[in-house]
Amino acid sequence: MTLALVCTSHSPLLEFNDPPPEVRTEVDRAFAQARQFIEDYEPDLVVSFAPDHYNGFFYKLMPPFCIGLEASGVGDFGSSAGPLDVPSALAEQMAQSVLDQGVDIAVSLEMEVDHGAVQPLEILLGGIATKPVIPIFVNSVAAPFAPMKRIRLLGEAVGTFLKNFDGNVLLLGSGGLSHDPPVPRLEAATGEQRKMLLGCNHPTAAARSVRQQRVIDTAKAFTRGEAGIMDLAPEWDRQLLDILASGELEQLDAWTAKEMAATAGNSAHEVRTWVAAHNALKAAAGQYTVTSEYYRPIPEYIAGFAVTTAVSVPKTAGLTETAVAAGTVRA
Ligand SMILES: O=C(O)CCc1cccc(O)c1O
Ligand SMILES: [Fe+2]
Repeated sequence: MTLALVCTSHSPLLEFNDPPPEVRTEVDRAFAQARQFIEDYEPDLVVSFAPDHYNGFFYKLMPPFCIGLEASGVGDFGSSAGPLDVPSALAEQMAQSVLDQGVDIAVSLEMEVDHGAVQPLEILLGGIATKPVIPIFVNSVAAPFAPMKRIRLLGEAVGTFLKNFDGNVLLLGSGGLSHDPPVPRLEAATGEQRKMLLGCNHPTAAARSVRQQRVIDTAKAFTRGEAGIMDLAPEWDRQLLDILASGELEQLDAWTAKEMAATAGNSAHEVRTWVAAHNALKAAAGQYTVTSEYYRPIPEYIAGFAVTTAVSVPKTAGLTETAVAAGTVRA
């Protein structure tokens, strides 16, 4: 049994707001490299840790974590709609195992996933149903948040379960790093917005379109330095990437939700998916090596944008040649 990991920022703005061409080229190269990494690895199963942005999970009932036993894309921001290929029996066994290991997790037989889960599947795997995928929702936008230690333990429980899987498993994490896009928040919501956050009515196409335009307008203003959202936090991002690469994930237990949001933005919580995915890899394999890393703060995407790959093999000296050739920012 071997495992591999790809973690990537997502941004619907990839389709709606271009950075300078050389930056776009760089991002495309990082994606191409991750795609090649996956193609070479030939996964039999994909386990995806991803957030949701009030398209599938709402305050009417907001679990910290949820495994989809069946799932489909909602199609926000032009992302793919329709069913994922979820191996339901295996997903249920995973849920049972995670519960048995002491991590309370919800299940959904009708999980709806948005660009947070869908975009990496599209970019890295060519679609939402090209491989069997177990989608794991990790709440990253709706306070209150699980403590970081619980995120680590979620990853550990999933990784421990995967030890017994006979085949190649690709772990995915989606989102982050530092960023503060205009996702509605309960504390600032009034009237209709509050109803939307509660999930009383599923968002209409018109409501989605208004929200989409607001994100695009904000990104354009942000790039000009005029948006009222928090700056990206490259130093925080750097620190996180270094901890993830070190494998010493317990260091993150001390990170509080409050500090994370204050330093790196309200959506920085999406890095929870990265932490869970890395610790799943560590639990299943004992140790891992980050084999490539791309990072750049990209205001046009409203994201401290990173793409990393890792494998379940002991550390060798530094990064591999492919990583260096791809121009990562790591020394
Ligand atoms: O759904 C939304 O309104 C937020 C969209 C969004 C924008 C930038 C980075 C993200 O990670 C992201 O999710
Ligand atoms: Fe997001």
